[in-house]
Amino acid sequence: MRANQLIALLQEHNLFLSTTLPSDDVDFASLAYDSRKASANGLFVCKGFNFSVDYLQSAIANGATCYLAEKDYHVDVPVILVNDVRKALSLAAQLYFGFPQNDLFVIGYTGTKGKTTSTYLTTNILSHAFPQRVAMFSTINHIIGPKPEDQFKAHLTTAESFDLFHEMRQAVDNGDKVLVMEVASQAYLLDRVYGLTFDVGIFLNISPDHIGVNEHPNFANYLFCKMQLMINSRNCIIDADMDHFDEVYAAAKVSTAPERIFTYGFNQPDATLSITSSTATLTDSEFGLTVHGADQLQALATTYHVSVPGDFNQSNATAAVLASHLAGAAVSDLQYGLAHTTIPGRMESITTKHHGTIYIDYAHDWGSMNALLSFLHTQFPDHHITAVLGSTGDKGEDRREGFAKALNDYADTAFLTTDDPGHEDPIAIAKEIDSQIDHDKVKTSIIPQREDAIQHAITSATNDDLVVLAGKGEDAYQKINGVDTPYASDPVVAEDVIAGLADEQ
Ligand SMILES: CC(=O)N[C@H]1[C@@H](OP(=O)(O)OP(=O)(O)OC[C@H]2O[C@@H](n3ccc(=O)[nH]c3=O)[C@H](O)[C@@H]2O)O[C@H](CO)[C@@H](O)[C@@H]1O[C@H](C)C(=O)N[C@@H](C)C(=O)N[C@H](CCC(=O)O)C(=O)O
Ligand SMILES: Nc1ncnc2c1ncn2[C@@H]1O[C@H](COP(=O)(O)OP(=O)(O)OP(=O)(O)O)[C@@H](O)[C@H]1O
Repeated sequence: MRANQLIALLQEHNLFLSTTLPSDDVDFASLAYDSRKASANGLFVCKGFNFSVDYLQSAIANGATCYLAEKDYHVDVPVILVNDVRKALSLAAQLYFGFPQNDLFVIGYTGTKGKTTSTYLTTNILSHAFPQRVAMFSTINHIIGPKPEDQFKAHLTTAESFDLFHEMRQAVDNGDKVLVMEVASQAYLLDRVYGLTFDVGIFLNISPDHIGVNEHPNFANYLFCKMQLMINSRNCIIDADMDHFDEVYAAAKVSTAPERIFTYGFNQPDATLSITSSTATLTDSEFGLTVHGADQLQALATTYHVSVPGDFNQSNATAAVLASHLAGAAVSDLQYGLAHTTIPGRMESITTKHHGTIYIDYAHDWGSMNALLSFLHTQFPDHHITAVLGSTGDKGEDRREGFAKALNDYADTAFLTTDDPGHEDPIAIAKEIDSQIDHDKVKTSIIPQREDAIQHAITSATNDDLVVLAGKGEDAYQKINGVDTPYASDPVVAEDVIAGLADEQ
């Protein structure tokens, strides 16, 4: 990477302040923001809440010959000073990796809920349309090519800019043409996607979440960060049913012509796509779409079968239909992809012989718990709903009140247990939820050991019961006192319980 090219790019974005480089006619052999990955003749980027000058010294010891920072650390190598190092890192990464986004059709999903689900649905549709040409960056998994080593677990919902553009480069080099990715609000808060224009940006929904220390200072900031996806997308797709729709639509209109803004919603005749749910079972559903005011989308007006249950998943599926169609998928690809997708830990179900249907679902805040329980309650009013859940420690304290509210509205029985307690006492968290439960409506028990809570819930369930194991999806750990403590995972525990029940054999 040429220093003069980087400086020109930083100047273009009004980020460059000054440099102590004797000449900008130099080449950096590498770029790193982690001292442990710095190498000979490299440029090291100093950023982060926990940054220490010791990291810069280690990077120099590992071969860094220049650093990029917001302040002069007065070390032995020259500095490029900028007024915003996170934005500078994103631009430097794009330059270093040769702007890989220019060779990809990039689809980005934001929303409080449904990002992972919609990302999987879209990836499956597009993989049917363009086999081995689709990259995916989800909270669960990343796929950057066809080989087994091109699939790996995610560390964050949206990776740090350097890692993001690195993986995009690898995906392009592996022949990928499309990228489907999740865009967390944190990605805009910390400029992980600064300078990236999405071909399609989708805004699924918003409800208060991720507000607190290390996250957003308030809801307005959370919404503002999420809306940046609309401002940075060539085509915008927005759920017309969501709260704050008008503000999000207005944000989209700032940089996108109205004919490139698409909306969808349930029985919304004015939306581009109006959804009519035709059948919903415990394990899947079918819906129809009608098209309004967009002749080029008329082919989408047909029926679709979705292999994941829940009306909210019909909504996610419609977003996936629109985004995939804009990327070039045919209706047959849309129908195939939606009918053949499972998402790890999202509405996975186990049908038992005598203990009802068990759902393993990642719902871990009011928005998702409310969507999940209200769907089950509305569709299957005669079924008894049992929920097994806890609430995370060290963050999202308001989730506890939200869970109690959703349980009061829709559940019959709740087993309150452990879910990533962090440095807090899981029993105290459970009691906090319990204190806000209306015990005339919901019968509760506090069972700290999650395995035991699942055991009690399934064993006591009868034929028509719906047992929801909420919050952990397929997580195979409990976050306790800063350590990821191994945990078998909800599906494994549930299968073990069922295998041990005499009447299930
Ligand atoms: C608050 C927050 O978001 N922090 C993220 C941010 O950290 P940071 O830039 O402040 O860096 P830091 O961790 O303080 O470390 C300081 C710097 O020293 C460097 N370092 C560190 C050690 C060393 O030996 N040498 C060295 O050079 C590090 O590489 C880093 O650049 O950037 C890091 C990557 O560069 C992330 O790992 C880190 O995410 C933390 C772990 C995190 O948990 N973030 C959560 C809140 C998050 O981002 N969540 C969203 C999901 C939200 C949703 O569900 O929608 C996500 O996208 O995952
Ligand atoms: N469109 C939706 N509206 C409301 N709830 C939803 C929606 N889609 C999914 N959910 C619920 O939210 C849970 C999490 O879904 P998913 O993992 O797809 O969302 P996400 O946005 O990636 O979440 P997170 O940011 O917490 O990782 C699901 O298990 C389901 O209970």
